[in-house]
Amino acid sequence: MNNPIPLYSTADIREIEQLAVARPNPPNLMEKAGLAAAHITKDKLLSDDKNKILVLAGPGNNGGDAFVTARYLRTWGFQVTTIFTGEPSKLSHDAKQALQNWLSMGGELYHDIPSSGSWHVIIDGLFGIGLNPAKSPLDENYQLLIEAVNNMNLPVLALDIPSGLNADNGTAPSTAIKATITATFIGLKPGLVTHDGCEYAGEIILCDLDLDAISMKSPQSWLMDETLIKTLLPAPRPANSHKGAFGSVGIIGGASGMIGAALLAGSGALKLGAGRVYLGLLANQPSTVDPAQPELMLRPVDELFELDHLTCLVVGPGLGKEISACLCLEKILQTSSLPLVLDADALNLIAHHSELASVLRTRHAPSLLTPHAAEAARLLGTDIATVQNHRMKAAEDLARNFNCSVVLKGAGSICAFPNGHCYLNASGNPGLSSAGTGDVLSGMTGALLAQGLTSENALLLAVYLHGAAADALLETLAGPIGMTASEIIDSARHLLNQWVYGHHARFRYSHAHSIY
Ligand SMILES: NC(=O)C1=CN([C@@H]2O[C@H](COP(=O)(O)OP(=O)(O)OC[C@H]3O[C@@H](n4cnc5c(N)ncnc54)[C@H](O)[C@@H]3O)[C@@H](O)[C@H]2O)[C@@H](O)CC1
Ligand SMILES: Nc1ncnc2c1ncn2[C@@H]1O[C@H](COP(=O)(O)OP(=O)(O)O)[C@@H](O)[C@H]1O
Ligand SMILES: [K+]
Repeated sequence: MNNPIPLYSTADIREIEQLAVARPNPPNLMEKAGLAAAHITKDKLLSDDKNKILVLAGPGNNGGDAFVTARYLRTWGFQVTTIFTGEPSKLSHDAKQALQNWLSMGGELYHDIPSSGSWHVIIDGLFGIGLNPAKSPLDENYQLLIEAVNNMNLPVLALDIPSGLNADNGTAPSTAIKATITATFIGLKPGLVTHDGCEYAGEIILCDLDLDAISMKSPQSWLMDETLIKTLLPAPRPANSHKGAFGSVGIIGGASGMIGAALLAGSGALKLGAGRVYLGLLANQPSTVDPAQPELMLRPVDELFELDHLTCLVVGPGLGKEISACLCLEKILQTSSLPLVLDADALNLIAHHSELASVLRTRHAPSLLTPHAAEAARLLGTDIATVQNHRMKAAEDLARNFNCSVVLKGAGSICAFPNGHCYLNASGNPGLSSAGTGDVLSGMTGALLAQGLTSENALLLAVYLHGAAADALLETLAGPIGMTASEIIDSARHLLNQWVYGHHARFRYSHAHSIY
């Protein structure tokens, strides 16, 4: 893979910092952080006629970064007002020095936002990775200060992370600064790109402070971005190809009243390039054709077990929890040697029947689980809040407990694998929060498996592409309000072809003949 961007926990960042300061000529990281933030403020948020800056400095080293930022901006001629919420005597050595430097240049300190002032930009240096808002909640004064900043509707640069947000898990239990840009130091933190972090971080700019973090701490988690994903694409198709080369996906689900879920998964698989797609439907007397997508081959579920050329199975869309669904899933888990994508009620059944979970753990072929937070909570025997407050851990636990590849869906979906590696998805938007988009994802994953991608790569590509397809729809305002699962499918097909062929798929296969 092509240098994916690593993610570091708070503990990792502290370890890297310790290694850096233990060097013979230790770098002044606070100075570098403040300088980087001042440059970003000047270059991206200020202009000649916008020169008034409000800097918020908190009680710890994040506040120290803020004093350094304030000092540089003032040196460069900007008008800087600084609020300090801490106590000078409790500051670390570096932060004390930064405060002293600010005061020495004539900088003033306020305890509250002056009511008479007006500003063009705000720098948020209240809290960084030292705040764990779940364990140590922000008091009312801080909450009011943060709300006041958010209500000013000004561009905000957050130092390291938006204050109030947990850097490890992206939760903001009370409130957090809504940043326009987050200048994050040393390494990217998972909390910026999952759960509530997606709401608060704004544009993220990584400032490495001249440290080569990867050489100091080997990462276990990475960001899924377009650069990484483009290394996973299927190869362009040979001109002399046939449908057998692109696999056959079997989709099992579609109990009475839920056939649409299986149809959506089927269309997702078909339009992401599977050679053939069969639907094994649990409904009594199921329809034999979908007039809107006649390419799909609809069968009663038992007939699917007789096919010997399937490449993979997607089990769950509209499966239901009836005994027939349970028996069907049991048979698949016990007898099938195909890669399996398990979604929706397949996951709920596994959560409720420990014998199904036991068989799943011992499968030799790859199994991919695609739970949302509620399904993940059932699988882990916990509640939704616990999953959401520890999304990385929940995804990792699922991968390890069930010996499966897992995507924990939601804002900033997390893909986790049994080897402990974890990937956080950067694509997607709330347009995806509508019925059927999960079914589409399971079908898309099946299509990529059928075309020969490894289970890890199929899951990563499907998850990123699914989100990117939704993002592309925003460009024509086909969302986020009212975006539909079917539209995701067409948008994903367009993007996948664009990524594999550029804009020139037609030329690759055009057969112009000339006679000279
Ligand atoms: N780790 C590093 O290598 C570097 C850290 N730097 C900065 O330092 C930050 C971490 O500094 P700290 O560890 O001092 O932590 P923070 O400055 O993020 O916050 C900790 C401070 O907040 C107080 N606090 C915690 N919870 C509180 C609550 N609920 N209500 C009120 N006060 C509360 C603590 O008593 C402490 O004073 C980073 O986010 C970054 O901005 C930078 O200077 C660059 C280098
Ligand atoms: N706010 C959001 N941001 C990004 N992705 C989202 C958001 N809301 C939902 N999604 C994505 O949409 C899909 C919803 O799946 P799921 O909840 O299983 O839907 P359904 O059961 O209706 O098919 C998942 O891929 C999830 O990651
Ligand atoms: K901050």
